[in-house]
Amino acid sequence: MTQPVRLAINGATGRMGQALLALVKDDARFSLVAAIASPDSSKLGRPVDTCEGALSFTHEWPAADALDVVVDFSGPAGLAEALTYCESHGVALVTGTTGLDATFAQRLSASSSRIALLRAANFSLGVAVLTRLLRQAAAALPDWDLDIIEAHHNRKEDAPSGTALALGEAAADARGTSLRESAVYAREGRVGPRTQGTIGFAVVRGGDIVGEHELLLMGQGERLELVHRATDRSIFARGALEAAHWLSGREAGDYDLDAMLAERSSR
Ligand SMILES: NC(=O)C1=CN([C@@H]2O[C@H](COP(=O)(O)OP(=O)(O)OC[C@H]3O[C@@H](n4cnc5c(N)ncnc54)[C@H](OP(=O)(O)O)[C@@H]3O)[C@@H](O)[C@H]2O)C=CC1
Ligand SMILES: O=C(O)C1=N[C@H](C(=O)O)C[C@H](O)C1
Repeated sequence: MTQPVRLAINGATGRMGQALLALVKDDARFSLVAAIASPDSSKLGRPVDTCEGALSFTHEWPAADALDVVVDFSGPAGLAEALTYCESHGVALVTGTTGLDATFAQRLSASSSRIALLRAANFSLGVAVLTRLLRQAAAALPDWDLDIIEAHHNRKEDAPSGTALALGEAAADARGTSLRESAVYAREGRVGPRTQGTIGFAVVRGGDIVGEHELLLMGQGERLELVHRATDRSIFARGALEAAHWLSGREAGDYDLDAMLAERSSR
């Protein structure tokens, strides 16, 4: 029988951390070794309700050789700590943390020569398919205007969402350009007519919206709308756990969900 994957969850007290804990509890593929909380968390030392028994929220990372993979949904500071741990212990890392600056993104890319790394701004299957559809539509309709509208709960810290930015990158790439060249993040006042080829972003924050992404491709006399609505964040947690299981034991490299889905569908 194969041994369960030894897992740590970083950001375990957060919304995604809680969703992950709820799933791991009943998933025999994993053995939860650590539930890492922030150094200031009021939950430090409090028990985690898992089938493993005596596990408490902690900010202490496990000793060497105790882990196969870390799943991180914390924030830039938490991810930096997870990355340092994974690099020094050769542990695989799955991260969904968004709102990272370019320097951090480069540090992540560099780390993939030392560890197996899988990052995704969105772990839902629906957004993976939406990204493919957008690539197709953006390439087929190169002159149409594209705006990306996203909506999230009122606790979200980064904007636009990581998913909106990744969708924008995919569309720009499909049109042979980059988001850096084409993104418009704000419109206010007398902005004048739209510059062709730009990709606009609009952000909504409120209530308990789990995550919505609406893509508007606008032509003359017609428009195409592609929409994804997440109604339960366990979809992201499930996707991240699939990724953790798939990544565990792999050689160092920069992996993404497409690689995982492509490998699975070819079986
Ligand atoms: N890729 C995807 O599919 C998804 C990505 N996300 C992204 O995941 C991230 C987390 O989202 P969400 O769960 O909603 O946010 P939360 O704020 O609910 O959770 C983040 C948690 O990380 C904890 N934390 C902060 N610093 C550290 C640290 N140094 N070490 C360990 N834990 C730490 C926080 O603790 P405290 O509150 O005590 O500071 C908090 O409990 C965001 O970047 C979000 O955009 C979210 C959903 C899906
Ligand atoms: O913070 C969230 O909640 C989410 N963040 C991710 C993002 O920034 O795209 C993914 C999802 O939409 C939920």
